[in-house]
Amino acid sequence: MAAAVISVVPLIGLNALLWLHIKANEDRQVEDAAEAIMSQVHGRLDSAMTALISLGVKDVRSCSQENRDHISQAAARAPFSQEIAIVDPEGEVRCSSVGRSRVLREISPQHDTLHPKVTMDVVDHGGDNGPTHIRLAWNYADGSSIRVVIPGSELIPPIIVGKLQSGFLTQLMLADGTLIAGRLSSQDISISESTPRVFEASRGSERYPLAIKISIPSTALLRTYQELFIYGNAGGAVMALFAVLLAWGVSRRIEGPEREIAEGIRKGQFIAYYQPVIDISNGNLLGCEALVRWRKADGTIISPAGFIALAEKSGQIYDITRSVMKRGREDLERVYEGRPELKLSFNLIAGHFASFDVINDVSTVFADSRIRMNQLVFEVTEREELPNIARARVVIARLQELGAQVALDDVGTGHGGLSYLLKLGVDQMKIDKMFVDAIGTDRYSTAIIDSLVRLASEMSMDLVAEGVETQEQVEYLRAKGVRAAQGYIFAPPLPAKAYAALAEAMCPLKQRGQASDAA
Ligand SMILES: Nc1nc2c(ncn2[C@@H]2O[C@H](COP(=O)(O)O[C@H]3[C@@H](O)[C@H](n4cnc5c(=O)[nH]c(N)nc54)O[C@@H]3COP(=O)(O)O)[C@@H](O)[C@H]2O)c(=O)[nH]1
Repeated sequence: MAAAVISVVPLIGLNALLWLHIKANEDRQVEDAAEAIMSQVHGRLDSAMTALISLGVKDVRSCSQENRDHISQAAARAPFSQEIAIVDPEGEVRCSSVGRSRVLREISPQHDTLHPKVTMDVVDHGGDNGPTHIRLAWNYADGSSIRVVIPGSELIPPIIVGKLQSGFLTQLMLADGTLIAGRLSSQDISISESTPRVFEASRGSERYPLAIKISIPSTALLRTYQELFIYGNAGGAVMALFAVLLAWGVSRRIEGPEREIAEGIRKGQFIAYYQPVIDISNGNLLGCEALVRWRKADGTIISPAGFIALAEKSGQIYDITRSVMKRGREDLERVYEGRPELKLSFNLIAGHFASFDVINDVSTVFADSRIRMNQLVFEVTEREELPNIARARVVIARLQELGAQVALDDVGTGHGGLSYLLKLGVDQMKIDKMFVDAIGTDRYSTAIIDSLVRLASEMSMDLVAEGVETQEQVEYLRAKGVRAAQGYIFAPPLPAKAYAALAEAMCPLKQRGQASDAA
């Protein structure tokens, strides 16, 4: 959609600009052309009028040789006229400049001109579609007259000063609208009644009862400007493509990682690894913590450090958490079904405790699962501040109502401390690796572990030590009464198959059955 806007808007804009440019150009030129053509019409009519008046004032009525000479001279002065003739009161031609005159049919009424004795009307020779002429007549009181007949088309010059770029149509008409003649500026253009006219200008004459109208047919305009439009739009399209690519590149750079995560979610690339939790009092497997991994299409495994922060910022973490829960169910359902004592914990973020969506998610994913609700543990980290403690308390209570447990992760490192432990009503505490690392090296940290052990015992909470890497740490924790521990000394987070095999090996169903039989 954005690409369409980025590409189409500049093209629309470009075409609008081209059109404005053409309009400004053609509007002005059509006006100028109308002016120029009217001035040439005047010139030709004036010479015909002058010739006619010169005959009239000489009282040329008979066909004497002298008058015939006058007529010839007048015809030479008005080269555009077709005929100059003396006509009797009955309308019969007595003599003319062309010898045998043709009969004329009146098309329009007679109009006055600026000269009181001269009238103007439109005539033709009576045939269909024949040429139309202007007749100027000097009228004597006895009803006879001298006439000058000018073909209408002769009044419209084929070439005009300040030529229009586009082909155009010029129409000459009487002031009352009677069409006298029309001329196309070029034989290359064709026009019909239905051809739309794009630009038009009209000019009325102040000397004769005439007007001219100039119009550019749309076909002629397109012909003139098609190259401009083609090249303009081709250039515009290249620029639009460039703009789209630029915008796409910028957006990819801005949205790249987020978009990649979204694609990863869609393609099911977020999977879970499982880190075993061991009972250090007897070496038994207690369960595991599901830890997300991004398995790219090429098989590369990306650790959470590479995407969790951005996923939290963009809100994509909620989809990722749902993916991890679904994976947990699919990966471990078969193994966990017969081993109800094994736990499976998931990491949640502070935002999960601000709404009840997570309750729906857990219910949906595990509702008809062979992993029971009481095998699930949800970890809330103390590193992030919970936005609404009261709401978090209710969300935790709802998870517990479903049968799951809730653990406070990274205890001692973050915001809540003792207050979270007291207010949230969690079931487990997880001692952060930072304090486990300090075992045997820093007496204050070990003092913290000692007090957490006491606190957990007094609050009847389970305690899990994280990041256990050495035998010394195991022994210290065991001596202090910590039962559950996870860390590289036992196993790193394992792919699903490896963890399932480990669980099957450490908790064989047969032995368990025999053991319970024996009990
Ligand atoms: N919201 C979610 N956050 C998640 C999820 N999965 C992981 N995370 C967060 O990413 C943090 C880093 O996780 P990871 O790289 O998987 O590291 C875990 C263990 O691999 C690591 N670990 C465990 N034992 C040891 C050890 O002995 N030594 C050592 N150097 N590292 C060890 O600790 C990480 C587990 O930490 P925790 O979650 O605090 O139990 C991780 O901290 C999460 O915050 C997820 O699905 N959702």
